[in-house]
Amino acid sequence: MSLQAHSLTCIRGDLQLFADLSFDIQPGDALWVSGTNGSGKTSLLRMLCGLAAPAAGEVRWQGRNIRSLRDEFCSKLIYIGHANGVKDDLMAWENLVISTTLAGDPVSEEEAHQALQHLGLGRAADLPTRALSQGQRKRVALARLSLGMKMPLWILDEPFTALDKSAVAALCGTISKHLSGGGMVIYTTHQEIDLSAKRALRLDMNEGRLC
Ligand SMILES: Nc1ncnc2c1ncn2[C@@H]1O[C@H](COP(=O)(O)OP(=O)(O)OP(=O)(O)O)[C@@H](O)[C@H]1O
Repeated sequence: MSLQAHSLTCIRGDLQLFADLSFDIQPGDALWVSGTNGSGKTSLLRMLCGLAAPAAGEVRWQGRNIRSLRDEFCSKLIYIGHANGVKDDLMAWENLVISTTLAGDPVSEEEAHQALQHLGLGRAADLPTRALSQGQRKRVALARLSLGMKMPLWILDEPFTALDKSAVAALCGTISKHLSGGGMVIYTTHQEIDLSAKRALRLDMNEGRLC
């Protein structure tokens, strides 16, 4: 399994955010996409999961352009963006049942409750997510990860934002477990985070290269 960014160029409006960006991610790798505000981190992540098309270059999964793989590629990844993908009107546990069902690997109500409990959301599990705090909403989105260990590729945009210390530690543990099982993680953060990975890589978007 591998994800390859091959000579990617991204243009937004009349601005070229990056050009000729290339890297390879293998099982057990963690790639931290770092850079200043506006340097193109979110734009790159959206490109890597197929939500945005590159102006030039291609993203390859197992050596094939993700544009030709479509659903086959989508079924291998979990993407959690800034907006978290959490539906306000649904209870926390319902969000998990629905997101796993849409991903083709549905969990039961009990499994959803257990995942939320693990992230300290036991009592909040039965509330509509609109009633939760920012950090709690983030936890609901991230509970999806402990249910998605089978998905080899996780792409996470600022997963640590709004989390308190204990939730950051729990999330680091979940990500490290995924990596030790051969998963791959690409993430952005403005925090210093310590993950145990086979290869802990950093892509500096201001430099436009791996450091
Ligand atoms: N659809 C768009 N049209 C025009 N400009 C865009 C579009 N999407 C993003 N941009 C611009 O591209 C730049 C990079 O945005 P992006 O969200 O990728 O940055 P980022 O590195 O993730 O920033 P942050 O650290 O603040 O989250 C910004 O200047 C943004 O305004």
